[in-house]
Amino acid sequence: MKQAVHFGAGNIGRGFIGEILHQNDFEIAFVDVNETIIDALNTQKEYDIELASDAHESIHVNNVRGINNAKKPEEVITAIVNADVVTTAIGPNILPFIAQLLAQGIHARRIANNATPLDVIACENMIGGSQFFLSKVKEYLDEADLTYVNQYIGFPNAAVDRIVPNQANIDPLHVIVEPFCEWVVDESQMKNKELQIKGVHYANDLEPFIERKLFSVNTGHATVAYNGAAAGYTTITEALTNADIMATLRQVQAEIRALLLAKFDFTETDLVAYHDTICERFANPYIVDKITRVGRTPIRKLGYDERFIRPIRELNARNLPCDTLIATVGKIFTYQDKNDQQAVELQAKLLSTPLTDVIKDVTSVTDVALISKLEAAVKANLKVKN
Ligand SMILES: NC(=O)c1ccc[n+]([C@@H]2O[C@H](COP(=O)([O-])OP(=O)(O)OC[C@H]3O[C@@H](n4cnc5c(N)ncnc54)[C@H](O)[C@@H]3O)[C@@H](O)[C@H]2O)c1
Ligand SMILES: O=P(O)(O)OC[C@@H](O)[C@@H](O)[C@H](O)[C@H](O)CO
Repeated sequence: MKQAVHFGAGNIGRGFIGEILHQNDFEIAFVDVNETIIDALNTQKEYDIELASDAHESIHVNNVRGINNAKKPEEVITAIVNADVVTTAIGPNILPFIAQLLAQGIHARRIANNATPLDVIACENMIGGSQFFLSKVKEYLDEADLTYVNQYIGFPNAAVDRIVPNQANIDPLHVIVEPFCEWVVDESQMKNKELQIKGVHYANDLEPFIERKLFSVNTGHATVAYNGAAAGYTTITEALTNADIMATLRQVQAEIRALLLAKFDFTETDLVAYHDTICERFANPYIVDKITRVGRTPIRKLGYDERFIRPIRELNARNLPCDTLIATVGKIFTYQDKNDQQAVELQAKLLSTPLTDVIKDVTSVTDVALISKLEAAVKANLKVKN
């Protein structure tokens, strides 16, 4: 059997990457720090994925094991030496914390004279995820390792799409997912082009795919989350029963469509259909997706290349409307979740630092006129709240 090492045995890791790797005859070593999940993987060695639809169809995944990277890093290193593919779905903020371990695995693979090309695919919601990971891994590689990486180890960027909410099932491995799924990998950045994984779409240029996904699914999702939170809702489906929030989502989609049409070869008809499907996916009655999950880590989501600020910057530069996106950014600045470290940090910053400085700090926007617009949106939202 082929060997896969997957970092992050959470929702999307078990609920999508695990499914595809299993269907391609991989034995999967899931690497995680969650002891309950790791113990369950090693005891049960299999789990079920349930599709959130009328039929509640089930997909069985076996040939899995777990490695706790905090306790058994040497096992992870050995698994990387022998791996045919390495994937992650761990969260963009966590990638720097596993970079050293991957570097150690790559170093050991070189020492073992393994000349089989290997790709490391970061399946995170971010633009350039795998290349970002590579930049962090490089910090731990010596000259010989770097030469080896240039020759044998690819870090192809990827876009992964399937809504997998947080859930507490009796079986900790059981995972309920929406039926829709899409995994696109940048083939041009791959080293092991012979390993074609069925269920993965290989693209020569990932940019249109990742931007369409991030700015449609994730910008839209976050729009519902932050507007929903401001209106007092707790789940995405509940928030979408509010006609104003649905209209805001539709307006955001229209702004995003204008950008995608300006940048890429999509047709308006195809994008409208894609956006309609997204609305249906968000409203899936078989899924309970908490606003706290979709709105998690708001400082990350306000980043320069993230789901709001990047399309706003690019629309603004083209003199195209982005008022609804900007208004939603205003909502993010008042988003509260006492269990979310970044939500707490953002509120604390706003209490101790002038608003303009907080906006500059979290968004990295330098355009003075745009900063003023963002500031006006935050203030308008504060006024509504007061
Ligand atoms: N859930 C979705 O709908 C979905 C869809 C597409 C992409 N994604 C992306 O996939 C990534 C993971 O999201 P998720 O929803 O599966 O999150 P999750 O919290 O369910 O899973 C993340 C896993 O990483 C583990 N982890 C955290 N720190 C770790 C560390 N230092 N070492 C090892 N393991 C560690 C956690 O224990 C957890 O099991 C994110 O980048 C997310 O944006 C999620
Ligand atoms: O994972 P995040 O925090 O970047 O975004 C939250 C959700 O929008 C996201 O997980 C979606 O459910 C997913 O990207 C759907 O493919």
